[in-house]
Amino acid sequence: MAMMLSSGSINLLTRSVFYSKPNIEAKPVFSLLLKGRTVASSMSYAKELAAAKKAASLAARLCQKVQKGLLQSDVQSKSDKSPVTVADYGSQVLVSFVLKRELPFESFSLVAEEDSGDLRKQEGQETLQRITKIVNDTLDSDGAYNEFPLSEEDVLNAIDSGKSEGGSRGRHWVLDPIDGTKGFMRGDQYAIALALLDQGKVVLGVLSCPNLPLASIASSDRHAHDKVGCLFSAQVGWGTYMQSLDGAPPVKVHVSATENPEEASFFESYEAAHSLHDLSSSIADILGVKAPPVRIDSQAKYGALSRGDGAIYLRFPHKGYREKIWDHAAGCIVVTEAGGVVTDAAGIPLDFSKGRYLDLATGIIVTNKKLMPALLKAVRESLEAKASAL
Ligand SMILES: Nc1ncnc2c1ncn2[C@@H]1O[C@H](COP(=O)(O)O)[C@@H](O)[C@H]1OP(=O)(O)O
Ligand SMILES: [Mg+2]
Ligand SMILES: [Mg+2]
Ligand SMILES: [Mg+2]
Repeated sequence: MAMMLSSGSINLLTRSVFYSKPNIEAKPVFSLLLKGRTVASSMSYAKELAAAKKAASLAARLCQKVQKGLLQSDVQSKSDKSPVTVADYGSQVLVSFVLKRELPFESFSLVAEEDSGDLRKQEGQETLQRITKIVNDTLDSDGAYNEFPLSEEDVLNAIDSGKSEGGSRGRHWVLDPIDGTKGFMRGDQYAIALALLDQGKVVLGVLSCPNLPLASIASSDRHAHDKVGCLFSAQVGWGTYMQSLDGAPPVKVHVSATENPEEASFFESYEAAHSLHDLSSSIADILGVKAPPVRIDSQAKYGALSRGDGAIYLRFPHKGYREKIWDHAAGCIVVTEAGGVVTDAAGIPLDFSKGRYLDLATGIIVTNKKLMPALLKAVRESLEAKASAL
């Protein structure tokens, strides 16, 4: 039986498979920062990281507000049939606005999921008004940027500033304003995922996960899940930190250190349409994983993995699906800086320098360095068995 992680309730019947504590080391941040000073390359991203955290936190505030009062009329249908909400657009507007305001002297390029096409049509006018109102209300509630309300045209332009193609040159922000829209609409897990590419490499990432418990989701103590709202942040060479979205100090986190697949639990998509659950199960069986899969929406999986709530993430989209860079850039650096490894199914690191898409043959696998060789072998065997059964 699979575990489904929803925001309010975690099925505790199968809890014996989980670890009892999140893998968090509560060290004062400044001492860690001093230690990291030798990593010269990372010094230059401190102000970008601060801006990214601010942007993703403010966007989370807007999303939380919308999720609470989610109305059927907030849902539109796009040509790809994925639901797009006022919150997707509003989050993209806020992130774009805050980054530009916080980093006024830097050139700005943003690769983001949403565009304003539907909102520029007659039938999008009511939605546009609602987005403009909620964006201005959120900016007002923050107090830092409330001198002029944004107009509807400002909102459309902010959304369209996310049209960059990215690539291997220069700096590009990469944004999924709501990752896991289906989870968001169910009231479950979702994330605001923001990363920075520099010369094609992910150099920082922030994951804002408003519904993720601050304590390990592996904990069997049901009260441990009462407090929710996590902000993960990572900068190349500096490690990964987690703090609560309400502003508590960050603590450094690490992936699970387990070498034993029998102790490992694995994460996969909540939505069967997003990943082949049968293939994940066969890989887990070959590897010797005993625990049932833990199914969570969005890049919250990468966040939970970075603090050791589980040890493996398996993602095998259905044939023909093309992965986008905004669905993995922030999650990838959050896990790698916490000591994990993120590769395609052949063990090749993900390449974020090719534009808006990741060119992947099969899937994405994530685990710690010790388990990766055995996981790769299990993946290879499962894929071979699948191919020979066709
Ligand atoms: N058919 C699909 N296969 C795989 N992933 C998908 C598919 N449709 C949407 N997604 C994207 O998968 C991610 C969430 O997947 P999961 O929760 O399974 O990890 C989201 O980025 C979601 O987009 P979106 O950002 O619009 O929610
Ligand atoms: Mg979408
Ligand atoms: Mg997404
Ligand atoms: Mg999205």
